[in-house]
Amino acid sequence: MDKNFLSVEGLSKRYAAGGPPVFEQVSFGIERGEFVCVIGHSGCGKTTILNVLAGLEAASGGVVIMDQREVRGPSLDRGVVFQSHALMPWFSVLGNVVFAVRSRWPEWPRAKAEEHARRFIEMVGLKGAEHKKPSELSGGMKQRVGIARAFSIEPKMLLMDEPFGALDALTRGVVQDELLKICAATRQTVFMITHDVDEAILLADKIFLMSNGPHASIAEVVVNTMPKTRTRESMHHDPQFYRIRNHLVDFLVHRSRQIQAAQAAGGAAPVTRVVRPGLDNEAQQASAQDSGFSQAAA
Ligand SMILES: Nc1ncnc2c1ncn2[C@@H]1O[C@H](COP(=O)(O)OP(=O)(O)OP(=O)(O)O)[C@@H](O)[C@H]1O
Repeated sequence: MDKNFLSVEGLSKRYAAGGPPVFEQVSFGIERGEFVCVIGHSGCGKTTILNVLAGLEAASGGVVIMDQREVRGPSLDRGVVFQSHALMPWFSVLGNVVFAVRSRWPEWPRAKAEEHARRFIEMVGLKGAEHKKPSELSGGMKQRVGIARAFSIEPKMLLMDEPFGALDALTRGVVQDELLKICAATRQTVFMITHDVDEAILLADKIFLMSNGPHASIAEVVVNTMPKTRTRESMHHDPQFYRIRNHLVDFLVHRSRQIQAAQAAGGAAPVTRVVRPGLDNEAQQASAQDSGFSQAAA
């Protein structure tokens, strides 16, 4: 895997001149093929960071390099999936995906674009619904069309902003499974915002925990040590699941506020810690020695 396929250095964003930055000193790397989830309280700047990565918004400071090129504006190299699926209502499922495919490869004949689109529609479990219009689809189906469309342009990086936030729990589970399958098949690099800690543990290789804004930053990078073969049904049986889950919840309930209070009292922004809470203490120390850097015990 390429180290730091995406590299973010010293990112900050200030909306109001003279006001405090929403976030500052945000630095991280994402490897090619890695799935990263971001969790943090409302208003810490998750969507703003995603928009900067997408090139839809300019940062106030810092730099984003993807695949050795600076991100300066939107590009079909990055696919975006929002909570509201934003499908074109006059097009069928197939038409919506083909439209994206043809904007990526305008030189392709229609038949080739359709064949390509159908492959991704099938991957998200919508075979048979190709000719339905968005108004004939459930929320979960619409979101799957959005995912098929984003994957179909084979972006170098997929950015997802709470893509399942509007779905009921059952549908959400089904679409998460589809996403896991399609990521395993395509080795897609993903940066996804979620408020759901279980979803993050199921999907992510790494979970970024953001401290509260203003002056937010990435306080912790939590490495998901659970086996890649985890499934929604089986992961609850692994003791690592509870260690990781408790660690995430504890951050949201306690540590994020403690960091905020320390900063309000004049302290500096926290230095990003890398933690492996799924491992027991002995395994954590061995892992820290292996990786060559020391890590705080979770
Ligand atoms: N266009 C804008 N103009 C001014 N302020 C903005 C703008 N967009 C976002 N903000 C402010 O920046 C802060 C971060 O917003 P952002 O949407 O990035 O947070 P978030 O972590 O994604 O929140 P949520 O979890 O509620 O979606 C908020 O205080 C928000 O009010």
